[in-house]
Amino acid sequence: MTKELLSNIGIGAKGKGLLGMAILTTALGTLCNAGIMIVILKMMEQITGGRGDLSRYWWALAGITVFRMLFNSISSIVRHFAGFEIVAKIKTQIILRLKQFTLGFYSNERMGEISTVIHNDADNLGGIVGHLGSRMISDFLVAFIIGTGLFLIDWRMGLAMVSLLPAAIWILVRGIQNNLQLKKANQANLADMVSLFVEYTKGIPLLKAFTEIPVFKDRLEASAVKFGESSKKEAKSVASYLGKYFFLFELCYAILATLGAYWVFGNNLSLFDYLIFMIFCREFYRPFAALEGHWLSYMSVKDSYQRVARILDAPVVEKPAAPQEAKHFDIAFDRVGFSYEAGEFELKNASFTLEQGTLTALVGPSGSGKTTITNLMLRFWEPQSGRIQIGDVDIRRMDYDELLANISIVMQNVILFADTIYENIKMGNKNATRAQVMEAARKAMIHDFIMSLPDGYDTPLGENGVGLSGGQKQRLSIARAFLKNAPIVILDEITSNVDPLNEVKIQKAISNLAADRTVLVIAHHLRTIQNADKIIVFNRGEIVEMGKHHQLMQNNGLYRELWDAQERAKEWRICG
Ligand SMILES: Nc1ncnc2c1ncn2[C@@H]1O[C@H](COP(=O)(O)OP(=O)(O)OP(=O)(O)O)[C@@H](O)[C@H]1O
Repeated sequence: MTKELLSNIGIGAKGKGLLGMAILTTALGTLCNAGIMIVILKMMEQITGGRGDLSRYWWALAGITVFRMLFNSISSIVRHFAGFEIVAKIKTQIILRLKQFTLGFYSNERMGEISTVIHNDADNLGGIVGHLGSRMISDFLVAFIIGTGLFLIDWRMGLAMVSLLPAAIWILVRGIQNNLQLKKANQANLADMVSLFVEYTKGIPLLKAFTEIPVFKDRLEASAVKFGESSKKEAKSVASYLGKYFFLFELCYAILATLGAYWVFGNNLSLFDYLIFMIFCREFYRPFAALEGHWLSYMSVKDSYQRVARILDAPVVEKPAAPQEAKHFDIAFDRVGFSYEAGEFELKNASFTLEQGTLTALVGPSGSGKTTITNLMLRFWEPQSGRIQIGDVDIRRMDYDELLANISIVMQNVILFADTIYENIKMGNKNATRAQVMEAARKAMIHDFIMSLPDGYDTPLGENGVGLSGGQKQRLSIARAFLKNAPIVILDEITSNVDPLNEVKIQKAISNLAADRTVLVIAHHLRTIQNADKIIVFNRGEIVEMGKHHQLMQNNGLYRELWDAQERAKEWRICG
């Protein structure tokens, strides 16, 4: 899987080279440890044998110690580098990929998953493959070298050393397999408990208002107890199989010690070789003793890798082989049919045109499909039938970045970033000068407000524009659209939640923006679009009427119904 991971995320020759070097230097560092022990044993042999000259051993000891320090330092640096390389590659690939997905990819669940992958899984893969992976491989490499060396010294002792190894590994594998179910149940209990806690903290004001806290407290306690019980069960099972596993290793060591001592007394084994075995068999056992940890790391890498792969392999907006450019900006929907994967909504055979230099309004009851139309224009979703053209070019034949560059969107829920007002407007055009940013703000009727703030354009905004009113956010977003200067503008219910004063300012800003562009407005307040060049009325995914305000009023259809309902609601508000 590591190989698949490395090639899938395109870690490249550099990353693989770093990993190879990490394995090699870690193994050499460990072998130096073994070398030091051998030299010390040799010195002891010399001393007990009464031979005097130890100088070459001192030199050997000094040399190996220097090399060990060198290898350990290099291995630590290189393992970090390899980890960083993997983390950086995964994060970059995901971020590049995110831009290419259709909106269908971004369900709420997916947003959570993407965040987990970027924040946890990428670091997990970097840490485990870069650090632990190279250590694990080098540990087994060293065990193989030491094991071979020990077998060559004395095969009988070698056999005694590994005699219980297969049984120990069998117990470990069985134990891990049996524990998987308990682990799964425990994780599910943990997830339930965490989501209950999150729900609780988010809903505290509401729970207080409805005096529901004691009920929730009982549910929280019950879920904490359930998690505690399943944790204990899992811990017991782990303790049981690990206890047996390590007992077999100790038994193996005892067999080796006893048999070795028996052969030493019977003059069938030298004391020196006996000592070598007793010291180095621990080094040989080391990777096996850490096997459970390695297994857990492997499982964790596997999960992380599967989540990364799910994102990297998800379908993206297809690029045309030979992209075409729109020569003008009339937009045409030609018998477009679409339905979401979930739910019953269906857009049926929608055909209409939005002429360049005009303002078209989409109206209709909630859920009739207005926003869906804009999502299709932006290729956030792909229609199942029909086609959408901009300037006689099917939008699927246009370069996707080019398509998005031609459209400015101002939405009801403005997205602002935790940065200064200046940077938030500049997002509309990264190359704009300060003067251009200010000019855009002036046209969007927000300049005076910005200048009234102590730090003016350099005022920092909280996350998602905390500190601004809905209307101010809208006008910032209109300023962005001015700066982008795209020939097509989509305005999605932007005056729904603003006060009348702000609404007037926004209307003025919109009429500035609309000049000479193809403008599509989605509106609930019909008064705000009564001067539109064309009004398209949707109901349950179908176009039921189309025309100018006065024509639609004469039709006495759904538009008239909606209009009258709004006027009546206004009268009630005034009377109330
Ligand atoms: N991602 C989605 N998955 C499934 N169904 C969806 C999705 N997005 C929207 N819908 C459904 O499609 C229908 C049309 O939604 P759309 O947002 O286009 O309506 P709308 O006319 O803009 O409504 P509103 O005026 O309330 O904003 C609704 O029934 C909605 O529930």
